[in-house]
Amino acid sequence: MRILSLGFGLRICEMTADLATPWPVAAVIDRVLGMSSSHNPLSSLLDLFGTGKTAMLTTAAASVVLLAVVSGAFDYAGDRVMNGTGERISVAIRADAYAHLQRLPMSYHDRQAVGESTSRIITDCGRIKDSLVALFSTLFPGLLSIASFAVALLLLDWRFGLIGLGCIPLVLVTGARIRRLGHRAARRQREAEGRLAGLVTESLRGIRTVHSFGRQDLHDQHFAAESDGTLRAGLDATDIQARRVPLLEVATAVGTASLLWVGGTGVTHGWWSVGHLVVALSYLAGMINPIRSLSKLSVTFSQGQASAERIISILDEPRPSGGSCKNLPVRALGRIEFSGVTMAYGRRPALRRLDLTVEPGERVALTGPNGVGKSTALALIAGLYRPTRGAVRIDGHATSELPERWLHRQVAVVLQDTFLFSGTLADNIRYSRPDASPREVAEAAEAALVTDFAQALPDGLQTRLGDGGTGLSGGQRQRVGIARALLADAPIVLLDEPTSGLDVEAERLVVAALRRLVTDRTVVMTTHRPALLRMATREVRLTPTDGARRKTPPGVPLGGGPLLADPRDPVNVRPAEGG
Ligand SMILES: Nc1ncnc2c1ncn2[C@@H]1O[C@H](COP(=O)(O)OP(=O)(O)OP(=O)(O)O)[C@@H](O)[C@H]1O
Repeated sequence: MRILSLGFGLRICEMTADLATPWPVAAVIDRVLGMSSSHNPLSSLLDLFGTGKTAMLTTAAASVVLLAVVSGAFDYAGDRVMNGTGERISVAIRADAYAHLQRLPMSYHDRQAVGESTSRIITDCGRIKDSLVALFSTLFPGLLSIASFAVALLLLDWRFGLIGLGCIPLVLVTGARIRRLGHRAARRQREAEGRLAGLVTESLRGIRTVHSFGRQDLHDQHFAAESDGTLRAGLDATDIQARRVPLLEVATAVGTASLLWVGGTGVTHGWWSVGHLVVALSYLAGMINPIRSLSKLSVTFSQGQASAERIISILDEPRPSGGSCKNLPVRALGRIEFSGVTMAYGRRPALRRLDLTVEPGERVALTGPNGVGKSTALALIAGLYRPTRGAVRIDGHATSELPERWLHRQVAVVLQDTFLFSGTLADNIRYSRPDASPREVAEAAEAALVTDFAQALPDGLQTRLGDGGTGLSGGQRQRVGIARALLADAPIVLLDEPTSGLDVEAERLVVAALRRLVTDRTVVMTTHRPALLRMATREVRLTPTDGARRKTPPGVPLGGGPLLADPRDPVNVRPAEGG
């Protein structure tokens, strides 16, 4: 607030200099060119260095330059302060929107394209910034100018003042409808741009597939179709903007012509001096110019408003409420319990009434056909989703009641494809525990057999990975993922097909690393690979009637009923293997 007051103060100083600017000219016209000797607030200044014509001309010329310098200096300082405020507020909005977006539930991210979300955070926040900067650097000073020049015109003569004030509604009314149309066009344009960003991100994320199938042309077509949408909306916005200019010109010309006519009549009747008329015309121009530049801003504001709506729609999305469980131990025992758990992403349940208990230290392998809900069960334990019905409990506490931070400390996950971030290998391992010391990171890397291949890299664990962790093979990435999970040192470990897609040798190394990870922890895994299944102490087979129902031919009744392991498929308990 203090910074805004400073900005306004600077603008008022600039305004004062601007208001004084036409008076030296008026003084020259009236006193030097000898047209009349009317009252001029700067008259005494004109006599400062002598009353000769040359002295007065020189003083007037110097005053014009001096006033311009003073006005320019205040303009510069005002811009710095006001624009800086716009920049700062928009950075804060972007940070809030990003922080909120990251914390939205997985169900939100499932339905929102990554490119679309990126476009909102980058482009929409950018447009909000443009609007805020325009608000502080053009709108506020513009309104101040309009008000100041209108008051100055009124003080000069009420008739001039009325003409000036009459111009304001004329210009505003012409702009109102155009602004409405502009807002609609801007909204369509931003929506189309968001979809375009979604397309680009998707095709670039799948660029290997695009290249493998040589289907660049297909993506070109999709891109062109979306691009066409942005182009049409953009052209509409440009057309609306172009329509505004002639209307404004006419409104401005009407105001100037009225003043010229009334003022000229007054001068010929000797009511005012020529100098006064010049000052009045200059004030009218000073008043109308900001109105014109303000109405030019309507495009910026329309886009800013459309973008603000898109950011607000993110901020309006409810974040999952934090769990209220108190007095939890630092480390859970690791007992996991599914009681009557049904989970539906959309309408179709992915899991139905699942009852399953995993005792601390057990290693349960969930098996079953594709799409039966194995990964969904793991995601529920990790707290990524909340059950639609029933409860998943850890040490007797429902995951929905557990504080997120505590839950994340109890559960470490190794996924089918470990996602690595750009940064060093060590940074990626430390991701699970940012406060880990370099020694702990090195130990985790050693145990997960990351050191074996890191040694061959130019900077060992300090080797930088590319965007998305490019530069490592599938097996190597999984070993980094295991090191990450080892460093987390959580009592519960979830393994979601961590060896699928690896060749025999890579699998052997990953399984060796996993053996160290699973020791003395509760483990729930999904896998079809015998090497990993052998690590399990129990196998629970899910069946389609338990999980997502397949589409059935008409007339064939769907199965149902509560789920444990498939009753026809005896629970397979194997002796635990040593780490
Ligand atoms: N994020 C999601 N949004 C909507 N539906 C989903 C989502 N994830 C999974 N599903 C659906 O839920 C069902 C169960 O999926 P899930 O991945 O849990 O099965 P799975 O047994 O792990 O399969 P697979 O063996 O192929 O990995 C499937 O029908 C799937 O289409």
